Amino acid sequence: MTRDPQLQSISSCMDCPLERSRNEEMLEPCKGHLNRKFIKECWRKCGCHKQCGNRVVQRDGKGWGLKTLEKLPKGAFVCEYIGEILTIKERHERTMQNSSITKTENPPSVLLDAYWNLKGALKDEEYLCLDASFYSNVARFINHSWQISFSFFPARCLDANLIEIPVKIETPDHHYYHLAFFTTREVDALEELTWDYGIDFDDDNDQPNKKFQCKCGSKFCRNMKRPSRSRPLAR
Ligand SMILES: C[S@@+](CC[C@H](N)C(=O)[O-])C[C@H]1O[C@@H](n2cnc3c(N)ncnc32)[C@H](O)[C@@H]1O
Repeated sequence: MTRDPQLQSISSCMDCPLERSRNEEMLEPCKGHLNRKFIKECWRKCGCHKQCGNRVVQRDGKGWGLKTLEKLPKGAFVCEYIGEILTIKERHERTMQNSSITKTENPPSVLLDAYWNLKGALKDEEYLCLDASFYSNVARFINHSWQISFSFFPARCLDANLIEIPVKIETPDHHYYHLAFFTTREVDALEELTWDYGIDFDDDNDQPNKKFQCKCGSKFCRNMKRPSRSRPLAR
């Protein structure tokens, strides 16, 4: 496919939106637009199979993702997970009030549960989460992939190339800490960055991170039905 104007046809429009956006009062004639060539993929009315060779982009199914432009060494800091700090109760109320944030495309809320094993450290209403529904950074585009975990020792090492690590920066407060992504292994340039959302795909109860049909492609994917397996720790 070419972006060379010489090799693509150019058409002029009568009422050019580009010229209108430049100066509504003194409209100049349209300077012409490239007629871009489209790829037309097959769709449900073609009568073909979902695996048809002319269905490529639509099969990805994960939406936007995040890739690294440069090769990253193991243990490299990538970015922080940014979101609004809400109590779990506030997050729940927000979800109830705003049906659009219950849609599966929305970024997950991450529970700040690193201190949950400290008995008595927090009261129920003090539990916090980072909600990336409205305010976030590039981290909200990082897709999910599975990390292998053995029942007692979560050795998270296989497919997801990022792991989230709690970081304390000048905060004596046990309730809140930063969450930073580090690489779990060397990551090639242009490789997609992924982390394990910690979703229990077997759990039918309402989870803070809504379930979706996982398309991570891993042979260890938790979303694939298997006869028996250990349950992952829900994050
Ligand atoms: C944090 S967002 C990631 C960015 C998202 N792909 C987008 O376009 O905004 C989480 C959402 O991405 C989609 N997603 C992430 N990982 C996926 C996966 N492995 N398989 C299918 N969908 C995935 C789900 O819809 C999920 O709710």
